[in-house]
Amino acid sequence: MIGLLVATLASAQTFDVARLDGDPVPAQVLAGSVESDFASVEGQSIHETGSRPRWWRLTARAPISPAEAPHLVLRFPYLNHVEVWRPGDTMPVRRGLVGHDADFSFSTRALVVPLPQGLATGEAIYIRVHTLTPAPMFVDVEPLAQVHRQDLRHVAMRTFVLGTLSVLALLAVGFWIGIGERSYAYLFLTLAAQALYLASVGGEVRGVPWLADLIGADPRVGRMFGLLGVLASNSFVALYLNLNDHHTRLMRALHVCNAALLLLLLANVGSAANVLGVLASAVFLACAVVTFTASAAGALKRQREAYFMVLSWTPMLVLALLRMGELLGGWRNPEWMEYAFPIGLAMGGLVLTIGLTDHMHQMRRDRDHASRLATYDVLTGALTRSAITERLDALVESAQRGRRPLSVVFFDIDHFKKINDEYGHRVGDQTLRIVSLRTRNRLRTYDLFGRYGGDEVLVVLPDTQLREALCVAENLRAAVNCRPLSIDNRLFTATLSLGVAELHHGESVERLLERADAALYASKETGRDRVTGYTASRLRTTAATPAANTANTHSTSTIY
Ligand SMILES: Nc1nc2c(ncn2[C@@H]2O[C@H](COP(=O)(O)OP(=O)(O)OP(=O)(O)O)[C@@H](O)[C@H]2O)c(=O)[nH]1
Repeated sequence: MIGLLVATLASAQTFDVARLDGDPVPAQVLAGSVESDFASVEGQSIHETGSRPRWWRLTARAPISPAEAPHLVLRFPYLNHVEVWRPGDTMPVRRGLVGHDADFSFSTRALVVPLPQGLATGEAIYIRVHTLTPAPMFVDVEPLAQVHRQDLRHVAMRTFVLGTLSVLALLAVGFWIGIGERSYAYLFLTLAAQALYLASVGGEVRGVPWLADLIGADPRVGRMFGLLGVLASNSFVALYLNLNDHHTRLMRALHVCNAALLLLLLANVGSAANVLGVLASAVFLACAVVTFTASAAGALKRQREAYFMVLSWTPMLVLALLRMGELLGGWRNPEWMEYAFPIGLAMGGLVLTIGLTDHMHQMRRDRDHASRLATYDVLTGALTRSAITERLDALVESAQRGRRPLSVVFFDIDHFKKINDEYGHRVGDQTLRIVSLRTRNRLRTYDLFGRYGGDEVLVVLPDTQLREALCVAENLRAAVNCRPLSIDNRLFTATLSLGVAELHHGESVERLLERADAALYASKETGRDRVTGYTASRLRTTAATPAANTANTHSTSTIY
């Protein structure tokens, strides 16, 4: 299948390609004394995996006219260096993307050598290849105009990929600093390392001369960025998919991959051997398989983050498999694969950035929801006990500091248990809702209204003295018993007992609430459906006449 794809995409062949498994002196090769040792190679690419220089021969199948300024083009050389002997040359043309042999008149797409005389059928070009990147170099002849056209396209494509990765990395670091979320740090490290890896092996680092000199003859820097990128990506995956909790086995597998990556990083410091590149690709493939498995398992469990991971990693896994197959000599990938991998990295990074942002958004929604639940009572919409006491603390402190009055009212539905028992819990709930609605409507916007527990409600009245607070409480009482409740075709009257207290100078919140509660208790004790105010030394109760709700009588309760 892949062979068919390659065959379909392969262009008409210009050269017969042959390889010499050795590195004789150039004079021997050019004199033709090792000609019979060259072995034919299928296709039109140079693919070396060893670190030692090897000789390749390109024999023209048909005449190449000098008319259109033909150039020998070795596409996607990465860090490889070549010495090219054209027919009649006494000195080779040396080429590499970076280092002393770099030719800045062309992009990093290819190593380009002019063929000013063209080639006759059967004439051969000899190339001594020093391989630093074990990937295929595609060989062809292009007229100068075409070389420039393709170079522009290549630069545009690489700028897009490297630009996307850099922008995403900057965004990630910005979010990391702004939000302080660790996943963004790992995402930043992943994207930055990937961008540096691509720029190192792809040759764009030659824009930075000292870095180019460092990397030019040594593939270790690029490899190090690649390994660091995979390490950072693994840490990101573990955190983003919460592998520690959800997939402990896969987490262990990822630990093994990380250990292998660390070993490779160490080995990479000591050796530049190409076999490390092949091993690094194998470990990357293993990491991709673990990541993909964790993502697929998460997606099956409807884990939202896993969908983004599947979307980001499926292309990477396929590309890694194809690359691995090629490195191990299983097949030749088409040339567009050289663009597919970096584009896959950039698009994967984009998907992960969107996924992580979605994750943050989801976390914020969950947190807002939890905070709403902690602040507002679901049944009545009143503040919860913890929310109202927290706010009361602040209001009392401010009132004490500003020497401003503040009062609180505690109220409780009379015989609420009976309503529950007689009409059921649903009616009881409805009663709580209606009582809340009726009473809240009688308050100012800056008064606080909170469900203190069961059917007990606390109202906080800032800037209110006891006298006014008693009127407010009376108003609340009247709001409930002014007309019967009609719930589920049942008509019944509910009444409230209320206790009011005004904050004394230097008094604690606990003491203030104790006094209001005592006043409420006094209302219950003295017959319910009434308001009791706690003055400095005594309780004063205002009671309603059950028959005429609006006509109140006043009575004084026991001295407290
Ligand atoms: N329907 C309903 N009932 C609740 C809820 N929370 C607490 N209750 C009930 O409210 C009742 C509270 O009763 P109490 O305040 O102790 O007594 P009471 O019947 O109101 O009598 P007094 O307060 O002395 O007038 C209990 O039966 C609780 O089960 C709720 O959210 N919904």
